[in-house]
Amino acid sequence: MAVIEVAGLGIRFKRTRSSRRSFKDLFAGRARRTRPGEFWALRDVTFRVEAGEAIGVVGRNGQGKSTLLKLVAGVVLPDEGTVDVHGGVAPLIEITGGFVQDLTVKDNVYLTAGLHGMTKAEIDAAFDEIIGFAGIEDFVGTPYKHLSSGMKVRLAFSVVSRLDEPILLVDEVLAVGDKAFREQCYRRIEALLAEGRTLFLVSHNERDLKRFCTRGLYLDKGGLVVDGPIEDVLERYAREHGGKA
Ligand SMILES: Nc1ncnc2c1ncn2[C@@H]1O[C@H](COP(=O)(O)OP(=O)(O)OP(=O)(O)O)[C@@H](O)[C@H]1O
Repeated sequence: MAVIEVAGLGIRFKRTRSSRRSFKDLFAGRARRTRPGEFWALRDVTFRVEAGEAIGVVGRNGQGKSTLLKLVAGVVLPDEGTVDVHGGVAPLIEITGGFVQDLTVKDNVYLTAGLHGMTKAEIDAAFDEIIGFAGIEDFVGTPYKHLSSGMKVRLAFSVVSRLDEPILLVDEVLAVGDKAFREQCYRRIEALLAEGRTLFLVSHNERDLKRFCTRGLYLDKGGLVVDGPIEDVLERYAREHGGKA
C-alpha cells in the first residue's frame, strides 16, 4: 500500500535580491534594474512510497531535500502537482520550529505530543521515558529557549520518535548530537523500522544512509535524478559530485 504519492510536484521560491542591488542599479533605467526572480526549488518530482520503506534523500546543499520533507509534512504547499500522504507524519525537521521558545520543556512535550493526537494520559505515561531518553531530567521546568542546541535536538528526537505516527521524517539532525546520543537514536530508528514505520532520512552521511535506507532519492537542481536502491544512488552521486553524500 502506498503511504506517500507524489506526482508532478513543483515548488518555487522568490529570490529576493533587493539587498544585493548595486548602487549603479539605482541610476540605471527601470528596465535594467535587477528584478527579483523566482526559481523552482523542485519541479516534476514524481515517486511513491510503500508502507515500511526507508528512503534516503541525497543531494548537494540547496538542491531541495529539506523542501521535499516539508512538502511531505504539509508544512509548505506545492505550486504544481500533488502530495498525498496516507497517515500521520512525525516530522523531525527544523528542530526549533516546532517548539515554543518561552514554554518549559514539560509544556512543550505536552503541546507537541498533544498536537499529534496523544491523550494526556498517554503523555503522562510516556513523559519520564521521553525526558530520560533525552537525558534532560534536570531541565524539565526550564524554558525551551535556555536549552543548549544539543539538548534541543535530544528533546526533539525523543518526543518526535515517540509519536504514534506511521511516517517519520528526519532531516539531518542526528549530526548535531554527541556520539552516545547518536547511537541511541540509531537504535530507536531501527526499532521503529522493525515495527513497520516508514522513514524519510535526509543526510550527508553515507554510513547512516546505508545503515537505514534501502532506497534513495537523489535530487539535483530541483529535479529527481535517480530513484533506486540506496547503493546505486550513492554511487551515482559520488561519481557526479566526487565523494561523500
Ligand atoms: N522559504 C523559502 N524561501 C525562499 N527560498 C527557499 C525557502 N526554503 C528553501 N529555499 C531555497 O530552496 C532551495 C532548496 O533548499 P533546501 O533547504 O530544500 O535544500 P537542501 O537540499 O535541503 O540543502 P542542504 O543540504 O543545504 O540542507 C535553496 O535554494 C533554498 O535557498
